Amino acid sequence: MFKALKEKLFSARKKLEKTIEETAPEPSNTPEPVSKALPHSEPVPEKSPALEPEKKTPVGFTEKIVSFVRDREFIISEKDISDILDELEMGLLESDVAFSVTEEILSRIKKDLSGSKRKIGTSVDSIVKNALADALLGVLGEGVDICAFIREHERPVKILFTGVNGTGKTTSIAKVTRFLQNNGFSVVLGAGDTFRAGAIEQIDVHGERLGVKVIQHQEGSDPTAVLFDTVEYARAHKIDVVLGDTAGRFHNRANLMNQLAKIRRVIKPDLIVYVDEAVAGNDAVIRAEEFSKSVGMDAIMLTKVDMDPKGGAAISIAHAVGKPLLFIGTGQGYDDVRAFNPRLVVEDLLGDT
Ligand SMILES: Nc1nc2c(ncn2[C@@H]2O[C@H](COP(=O)(O)OP(=O)(O)OP(=O)(O)O)[C@@H](O)[C@H]2O)c(=O)[nH]1
Repeated sequence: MFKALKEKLFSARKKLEKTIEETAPEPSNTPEPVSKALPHSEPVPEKSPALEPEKKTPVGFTEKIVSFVRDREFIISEKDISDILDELEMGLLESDVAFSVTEEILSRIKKDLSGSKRKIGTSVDSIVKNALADALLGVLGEGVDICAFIREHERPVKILFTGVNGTGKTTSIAKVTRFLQNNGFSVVLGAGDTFRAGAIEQIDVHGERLGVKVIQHQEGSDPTAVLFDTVEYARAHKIDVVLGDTAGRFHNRANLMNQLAKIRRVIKPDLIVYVDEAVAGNDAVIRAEEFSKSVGMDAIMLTKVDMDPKGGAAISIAHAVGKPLLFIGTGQGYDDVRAFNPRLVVEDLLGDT
């Protein structure tokens, strides 16, 4: 996953490590700390080998020397790393990371690294890796534990899917059904995309294969009525989760908004999940922002992440829209779905290639 992005991050990481290593004084030239050299000076308290939180920019020469001589530390200056950060900026943009997200990542890395004091002997790779990891986690957010969410809500939990047609919405509903079944939840499906020809048959086939009931009306019927019946069915049969398909497109945007407003009013969904495809890159992010502003959503599912080496949409979308990325689709099979876990993704992105 995200091979190209991983390579860019790896290259920036190694260059940052090398630069920081080179700005550190040679151990053999390291003078004795002031506390040892001058017996009457104040004892210098032992500090953690990690980066000091205290930041001072710009870093003056005198400050560098004082810090170095007294504390056997050296300070990483913004100048030391600026060329590499410029290169990383280009790399992120080329990987389809949204501009605002790229800027956020760089500003977090700069804030973390520049002006910070590094104790001589501290491992450079952990300093750099931590700075990159914190910056990426900062834009990816905390994520959502969907199983905990379901357990904490009154049953049936109602999750509706919407988004652009052709991006894999129906397959995604089927995959999430399998994911929830694997986690011990029962599911009923509502064929609420009554607008697109063939959508009802498509979800019906998935339901049959997965062994779950699909509530359906005729093509062109009122989606709110279909979803209302689905919720009633779930209540009557003590089913944990309703997964409702809804149309991603209507005759016009106002029509779509009115439909979703009606569904919201009547069904009161717990989550509206917007589905788009990672391969659309920055376009997926722009579409999601527009959809969020005009129609509204609570969470995002990105499909076809397996086909997207760039990874920009997956990195950017949650931060750009301000909603969590809930699931990623990683293939065409029912099991090719993962709950999006920002920590695991960052670990993967910063793993040695
Ligand atoms: N490689 C890959 N293919 C996917 C993924 N999700 C869906 N697909 C494929 O994308 C194609 C379209 O998916 P469908 O679920 O049929 O969705 P759709 O026809 O676009 O229609 P909507 O349901 O309206 O979005 C199918 O061939 C799916 O197998 C994914 O995560 N990875």
